[in-house]
Amino acid sequence: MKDRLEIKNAHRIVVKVGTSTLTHSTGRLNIHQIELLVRQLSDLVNQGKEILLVTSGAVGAGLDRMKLKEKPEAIPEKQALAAIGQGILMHIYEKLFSEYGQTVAQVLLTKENSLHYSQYINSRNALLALLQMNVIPIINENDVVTVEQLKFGDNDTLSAMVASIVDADALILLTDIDGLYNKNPQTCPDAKLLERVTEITPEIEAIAGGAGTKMGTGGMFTKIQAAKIAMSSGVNMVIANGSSNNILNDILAGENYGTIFPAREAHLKQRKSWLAFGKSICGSITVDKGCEDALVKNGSSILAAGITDYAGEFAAGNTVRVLTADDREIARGIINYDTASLTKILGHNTRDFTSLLSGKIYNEVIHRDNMVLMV
Ligand SMILES: Nc1ncnc2c1ncn2[C@@H]1O[C@H](COP(=O)(O)OP(=O)(O)O)[C@@H](O)[C@H]1O
Ligand SMILES: N[C@@H](CCC(=O)OP(=O)(O)O)C(=O)O
Repeated sequence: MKDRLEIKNAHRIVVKVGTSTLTHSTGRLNIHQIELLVRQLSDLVNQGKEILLVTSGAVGAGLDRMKLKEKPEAIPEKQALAAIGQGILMHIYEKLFSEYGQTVAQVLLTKENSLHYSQYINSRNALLALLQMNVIPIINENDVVTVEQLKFGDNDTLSAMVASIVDADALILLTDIDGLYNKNPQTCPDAKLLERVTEITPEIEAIAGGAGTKMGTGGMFTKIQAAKIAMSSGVNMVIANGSSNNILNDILAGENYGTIFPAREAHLKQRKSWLAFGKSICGSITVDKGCEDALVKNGSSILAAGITDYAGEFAAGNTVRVLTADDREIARGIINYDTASLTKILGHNTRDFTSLLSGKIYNEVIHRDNMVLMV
């Protein structure tokens, strides 16, 4: 398969490891598993690969230190445990990676960092500078400062955003199960492993259930959301079992482990031109105040109802500027409709689209994943 071969040639790789892999069922840290991960990652760096590690486990390590049996429900308490655990986690990584001669750096990110262009470009520059210095960035969500609205909510989508930010060649999500099954294996013992998922359909979303253990967050559902981001950012993604001995080497040898979600080629080109900024801006759309607020404050997608005007001649997939009524540029993004279609749906509610348009229908005129804020 072409995508497995691409993974074999991957140079810049984001590996995400979940709490379910880093902790035992007792809730305590699984030192053996962490050592296994560090050894594999160090060896990949020695092979000349660029590695970024997105790690969960701060809350788990905090629970362990505080001798608590279960994750608390309240967000502030979880944040407190993450603050206690993050240092412990980094201490373990620092110790183990240094035994293999690797230097690591702690990077704490939030969703806001990819939403605003200045923060996005700063995160990208810092991560690329670390790779340039042969340092392994160890990334986690900045649990203590995240406000609910700005939260990634989980490290699966965070890792996909990171893969997109650094233009990674592959994203590997290590978890406690062999990949995505056609049914939730917690409830269906006859569930079968899916080797390849080329499109995230509603059916695929429906089979992805929640976390399997008390320690995990999000389960397969958030991994599927991560796949959406990775695929449309031109990144091949694999979900695999982190407890298999040589799993990273096996996947990067092009072998058929886990579930692969192949990158979408066309989207890669779009994303690259978007990332290049300013090189291929084909026009602009003007949005009303409600749409502007939703965009800037909540990071929402742009719906036709909030668009008042447009300028220029563009095709679906082109990059356009997003302007306010007084001509301020607040964002840039990849538009889902050409000018002819946009004329028909301008100011309309999404539910009117079927009567106004023929061909493929998108609810969003510009999806939030394909947009950067310029303010
Ligand atoms: N369709 C599915 N295929 C595979 N696993 C599933 C599925 N639906 C739900 N799961 C659950 O998702 C769990 C992995 O997610 P999670 O517990 O959040 O792990 P992590 O801590 O690695 O992010 C699995 O252990 C499994 O119980
Ligand atoms: N930032 C949190 C991780 C949240 C999370 O996504 O956990 P998981 O589902 O185990 O990957 C922590 O370090 O505990």
